[in-house]
Amino acid sequence: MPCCKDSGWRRSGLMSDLTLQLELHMQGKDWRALDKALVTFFREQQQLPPALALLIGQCSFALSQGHLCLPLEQMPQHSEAEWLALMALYPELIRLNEDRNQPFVYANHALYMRRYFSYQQQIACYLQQSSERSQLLRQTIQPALLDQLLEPLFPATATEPDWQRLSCAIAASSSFSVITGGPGTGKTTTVVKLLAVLQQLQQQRGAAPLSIQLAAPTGKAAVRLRSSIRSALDKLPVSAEIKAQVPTEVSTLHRLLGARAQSRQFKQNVFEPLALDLLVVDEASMLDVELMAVLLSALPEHARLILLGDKDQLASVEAGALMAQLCQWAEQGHYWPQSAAWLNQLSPAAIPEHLISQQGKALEQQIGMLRVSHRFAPDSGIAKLAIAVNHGQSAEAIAICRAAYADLQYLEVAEPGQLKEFFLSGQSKTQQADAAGFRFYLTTVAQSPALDATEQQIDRWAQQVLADFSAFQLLCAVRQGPLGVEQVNLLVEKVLHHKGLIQHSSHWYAGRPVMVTQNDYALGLMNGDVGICLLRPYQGKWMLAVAFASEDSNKAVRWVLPGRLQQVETAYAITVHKSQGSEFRHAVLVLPDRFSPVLTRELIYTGITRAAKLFSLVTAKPDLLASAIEQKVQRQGAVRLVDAEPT
Ligand SMILES: Nc1ncnc2c1ncn2[C@@H]1O[C@H](COP(=O)(O)OP(=O)(O)OP(=O)(O)O)[C@@H](O)[C@H]1O
Repeated sequence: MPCCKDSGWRRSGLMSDLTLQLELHMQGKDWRALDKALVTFFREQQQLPPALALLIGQCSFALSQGHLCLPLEQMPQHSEAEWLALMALYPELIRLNEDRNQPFVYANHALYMRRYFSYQQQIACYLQQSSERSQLLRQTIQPALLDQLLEPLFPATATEPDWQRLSCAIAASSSFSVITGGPGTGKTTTVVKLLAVLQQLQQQRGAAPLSIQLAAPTGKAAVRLRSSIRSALDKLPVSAEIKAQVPTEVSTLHRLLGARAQSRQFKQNVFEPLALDLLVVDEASMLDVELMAVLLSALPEHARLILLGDKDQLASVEAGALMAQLCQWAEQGHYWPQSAAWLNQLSPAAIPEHLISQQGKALEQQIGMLRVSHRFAPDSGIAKLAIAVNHGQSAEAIAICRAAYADLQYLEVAEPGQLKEFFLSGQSKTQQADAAGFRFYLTTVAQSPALDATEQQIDRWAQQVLADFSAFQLLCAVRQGPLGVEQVNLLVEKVLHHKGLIQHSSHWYAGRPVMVTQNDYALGLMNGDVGICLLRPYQGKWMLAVAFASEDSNKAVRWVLPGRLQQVETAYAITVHKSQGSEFRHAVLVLPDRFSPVLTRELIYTGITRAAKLFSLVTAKPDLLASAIEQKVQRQGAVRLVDAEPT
């Protein structure tokens, strides 16, 4: 490729080394087709030297690994000054100083693709403004009045601070807030109480009720939030009028924002913002920077935003681990003395000294962390294992797995064939009440209603099948290999067919569970939605149709003909990534047969915390668990947090 600008570079030995590296990436399998196409395009357009082509390719590849940018220190072939000198030769390609809408931006010692640089700028700007607004908002709230409203909802205990009450107070006095906590710590319970408090504050001011919307990143998470919100609302000691002002419908974020097929554009945007005063987003660890930026631009300026989620869960596979970053110091509190003093007026037990720091960031005053699980007793194996994994205590975690906890099973298998019985019953050695394997839901599949059954009876049966299917889920860390999603699904199908539980003679058969792998706006199905193919009565005949849980509370089930489902995969086993936002009575984490970079602490923690009653760990090599726990996800390119001074 002719190049006139890099003659100095061409002469160096390093140059040929970079040319070789570029060629290896262009021919190899690590870079995506997209990364290679981008490099080819810019090489042709701008006649780039191999060094710069390599830099651009790596920057594009970094996004596929969940990083927001490529720090130059990761390109050790040259010093930053040398890279800068090279980049300066291409002012139309990379923005160093002057903004001319170049496709790449150099900032914070890293190279960004412009779009992602803009997202992070936009988010940082929102966070900055939200902190200023929150400090003003807090000044308008009378602590005595708020305390009066909190009291019946969070009966005071004088010994320990009630973090649900405090998080509710933090969110009530912030324009943007985050409530984080592990499984069953009461995030939903707290937010329902918060919404009731805010509506009561409106009532007392003589103002109209707030227009509130609830959303979640996936359909499954939306359905789950809807049912938790309803059960929390039932128990709420507030008037029927206030209860009626707390919404129970939950939308997916894509639907709320009006996603358009084959497009990055959304119907709701800065020109046509959402019509709401308050938005609650659950499972916020799944938010990537692009979706967050889209959401923020569609949010009216006066609206409040509350994110709920578990900071320790896996982040979205897309670029940016926003939740983890926002909550990186949540454990330590970092509340300013004046924030703590304000909150102490609302809590009989004062915030402990070790959570107070003058050095905290403004944004940290808007974050509440729930610290007590109400789902698992402190001596439950699942709770202990989740804590050990989160703290990186690998030896402790292995000891817990091997100990005799009622809610844990540990299976060391030399080869996958040893799992045949386990797939059917979910039992390892001992009798476990919650162990239900695949036989459990397939028994319900077989109990189909009669040919003349009503639609209501058919829907009720399908709903039961979907509920029973979620009693047992295999979660694989990887896709390929003998213990990856693809092979495990094939093995399960073989075992179930052999036992006569399914008739696997064709692609679609009664009992086949499938997961949607791409949003389908025409069918109203979202990536991650799970359905089950059933042989159901239809106008006096038997017909195969796939039942999906309905987001719409007026409809029990959505039926789709198999032929209309283009992008689906069999889902006896799914990846841990795809399981986010879901919960299963018995969750089984299947580790691969060899180490993989995706095996991280966050992945193991996410797998464990999908279990409601029973967790099983399947591994061919016990050492893998230890290495995974010791490896934390590293994401490059943090969104700049706000560090304004306390007022
Ligand atoms: N303060 C509390 N005292 C007793 N039980 C509680 C308390 N808070 C929540 N619970 C109960 O704990 C369970 C979990 O609560 P909730 O669903 O609000 O937690 P979550 O953090 O939203 O859970 P998830 O992990 O599903 O997101 C519910 O049954 C709820 O009623």
